[in-house]
Amino acid sequence: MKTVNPTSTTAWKALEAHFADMKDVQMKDLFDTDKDRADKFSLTFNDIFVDYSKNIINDDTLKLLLDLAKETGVAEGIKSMFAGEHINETEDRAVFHVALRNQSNEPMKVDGEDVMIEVNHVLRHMKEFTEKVTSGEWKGYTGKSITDVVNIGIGGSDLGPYMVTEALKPYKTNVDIHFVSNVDGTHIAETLKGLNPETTLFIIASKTFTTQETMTNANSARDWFLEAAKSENHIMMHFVALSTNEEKVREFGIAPENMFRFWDWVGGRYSLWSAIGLSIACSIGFDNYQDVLKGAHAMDNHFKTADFEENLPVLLAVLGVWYNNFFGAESHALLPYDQYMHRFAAYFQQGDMESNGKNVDREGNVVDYQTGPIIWGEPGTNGQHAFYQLIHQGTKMIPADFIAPAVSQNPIGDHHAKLLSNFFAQTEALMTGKSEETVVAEFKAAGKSDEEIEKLKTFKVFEGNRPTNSILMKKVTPFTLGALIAMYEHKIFVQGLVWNIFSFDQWGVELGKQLANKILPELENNDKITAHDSSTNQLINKYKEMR
Ligand SMILES: O=P(O)(O)OC[C@H]1O[C@H](O)[C@H](O)[C@@H](O)[C@@H]1O
Repeated sequence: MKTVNPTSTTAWKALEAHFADMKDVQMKDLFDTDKDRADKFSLTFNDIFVDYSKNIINDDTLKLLLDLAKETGVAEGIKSMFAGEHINETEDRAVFHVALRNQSNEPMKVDGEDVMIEVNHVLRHMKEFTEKVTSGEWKGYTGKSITDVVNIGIGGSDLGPYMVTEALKPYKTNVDIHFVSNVDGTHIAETLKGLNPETTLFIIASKTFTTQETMTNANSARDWFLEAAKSENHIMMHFVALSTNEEKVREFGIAPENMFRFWDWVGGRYSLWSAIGLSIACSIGFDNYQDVLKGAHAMDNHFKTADFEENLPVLLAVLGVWYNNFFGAESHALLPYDQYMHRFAAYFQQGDMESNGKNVDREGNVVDYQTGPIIWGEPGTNGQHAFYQLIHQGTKMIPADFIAPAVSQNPIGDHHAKLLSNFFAQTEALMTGKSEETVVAEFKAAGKSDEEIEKLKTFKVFEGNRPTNSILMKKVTPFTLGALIAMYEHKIFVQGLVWNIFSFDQWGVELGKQLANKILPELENNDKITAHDSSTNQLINKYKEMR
């Protein structure tokens, strides 16, 4: 892939100069002087409406940011991804999750081979299996139908399926889904408590089938099951595997016909579109799962073909770059006003931070500019009663995406109108703020004395001018959710291209794993440990005393 230091581009230099002009500009003045601003800075994609007008930008800002995207090779990067090139260079792999949701079925090739044949084969296998499970045709070892499916996986083999099954709960089948990820025994113990081994099916989801947490939980699930089922012959009715590692799956005792394959060109955090989506299919039915793929595919086409000026992932990406690299914002909040989307921010913490949390550029040099932001968030309105204080009046700029459906899945009384009134009010308040003048006038109207007003007024001032994007969709349907997820995935990819980093590897998670593997045998006995730094030694030895 082409490598360009973003700070060496003409656009970057122009953006630095432009930033000096823009940093103190008030968004409300921009709205006052341009009646068309809201319309101009918004876009519609199917049932998704994105208003990005509440950003500290004008036409020049956008132009320069898009110039930066052009100069840093974003268009070439997009082409390379869709062409199946090995853009994950440090692992020498293609990055081809877009093929998994290629519902048009046009050939998509990696290393000269059309992957669609295999992709469709696995999809058919998933459909067949899902229909057997949800219809009750798939029987457990005592002849009973499956009532509960437990997905055992972690990271990308957990977060995506968990987020999507929660977000699409209204589409639920009669099968109950559970997720076990943490190696903390509490997670599996609590999950298994109410379950019956005769009617429980385990999905062991692991790309590598070597991940410590997943294999530990899978073995415990197997022990729990065998305690009741007695014979290993029954495992095939209760355990299936989602993996790229056939050998390890076989070693675990899962029959090849119960293995759903995927490939090394599917990154863990981009794997809900692959066999890893089996728990989603069991949870919402295969047709709904396919609609998730269709939504993502529609977004892929938009991303691939739309001009940058009208390209949602590209626009959201460069807006993020503007705050991250010029305003010095350190984080980005994802705030869904939809209770079902309560894992959305957690999902994109991996999606974004594992992708763009890199300090080395594509040539191996340590970067001297900022890369990926800290991603966080909670559903509104809960967040409003927790951390919004800092967003409104803190010393940090927190660009935020407000996400809401126009139609509630649970239209009870005026709940949704109240929820949405908050959704609209927050971005308005963050933009307009409240001036000292207004604060004083309000105090006066309430009959406060001059002395009281003087004492309190500054505490009640809101500076405003805090940037937000508003993403309003008709309803959280499988199709819309698929499109929304793909939009964020591509946004992350574009930012990685601009920052000249590799977004599809994750070497940073290895060191902790390596050290934990070294420490584990040291915990087996009560010997005093001296092999580490004095703090780590002290902690291990304290633990041995306490246990
Ligand atoms: O699916 P697995 O091979 O079990 O991997 C699960 C997770 O483990 C690793 O720590 C990676 O950082 C993640 O990207 C991955 O999703």
